Amino acid sequence: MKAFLILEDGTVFTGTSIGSTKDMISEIVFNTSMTGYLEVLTDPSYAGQAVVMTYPLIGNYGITPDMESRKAWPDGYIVKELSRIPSNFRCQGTIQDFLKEQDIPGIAGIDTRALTKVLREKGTMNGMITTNENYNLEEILPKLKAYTVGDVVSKVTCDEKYTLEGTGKKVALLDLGAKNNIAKSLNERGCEVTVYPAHTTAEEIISSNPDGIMLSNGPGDPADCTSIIEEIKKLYNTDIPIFAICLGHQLMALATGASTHKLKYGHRGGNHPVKDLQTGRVYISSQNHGYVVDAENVDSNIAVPAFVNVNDGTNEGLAYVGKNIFTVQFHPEACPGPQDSGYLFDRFINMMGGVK
Ligand SMILES: NC(=O)CC[C@H](N)C(=O)O
Repeated sequence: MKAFLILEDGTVFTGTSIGSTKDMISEIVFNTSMTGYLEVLTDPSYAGQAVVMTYPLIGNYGITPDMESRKAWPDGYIVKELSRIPSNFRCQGTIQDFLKEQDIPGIAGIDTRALTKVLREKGTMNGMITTNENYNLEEILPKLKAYTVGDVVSKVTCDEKYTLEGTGKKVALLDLGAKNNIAKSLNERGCEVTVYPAHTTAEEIISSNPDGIMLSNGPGDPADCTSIIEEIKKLYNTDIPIFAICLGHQLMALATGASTHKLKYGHRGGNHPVKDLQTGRVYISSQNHGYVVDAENVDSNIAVPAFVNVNDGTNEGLAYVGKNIFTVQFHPEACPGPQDSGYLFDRFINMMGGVK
């Protein structure tokens, strides 16, 4: 069956329908990872977005036990070619069946590199995937322009708190749409990790007496998370060590008076170079974000830039002055992508007083 990807600027790509055949409208973003498509599909930060994979062949090792959350989150999935015969000793099924099972509409057989060039030159746009050959651009384009994501953190966070047992430091992880490997990276280092729903009050977290607090990644515009920002202000005012990733990093910055803005087309992929400003060393990082903290608006009495993106000079991390708080825009938990910055979990454990 034919499918059409219609962009907000009127560009139309024609391909083949994959997954669900329902219509979808979403923000269209691209990811440049060469592997790790399942981790991308199950990263809750993609809720409210449709993902274009720029690598031309997707699904060649099928569906493996590498889910980063309980389900797939993107509204839509856009690829050049889906592998027809996946092959891997861990393969449990095909991506075609997975997309159907998860009710995610997609399109294959389009020139994803041409599409990426459009998004890179004009900036991220909204778009529609439809199988209706009689689509009417005059009706659709105003709908695409009007589309906004809204509050997606509430949709992706866990319903109830749960604990991964450990004998080491006690970490409270605020689940704003956390990828599994954040809790796992801490748990593997001995920590007992209690995962809390996004709307848990600061009082509840503080009264559980954690050795440290972790703020996770998550979807949407950080500036929309107003009530969570209020709770994070209270967490900032304690002496509890805090480490935050991506959305968590943006929310800590907003909670302490900084601002964020939307990048033209974001950073999503497995090879983004970031420079540690303390050591001068460059790490290759996994990234997935559309917004960024305005480093120039950060009060240097509150925080100082700790990492910078080598490609475009945007902020990639902050170290909070006089506090045991540091935050990063990239993903030390990897999945997918390089594990170069996994040492940051060790830094956090040292900040909490080291391994028990
Ligand atoms: N992975 C994330 O936490 C993304 C944060 C935020 N939703 C952004 O796009 O910038």
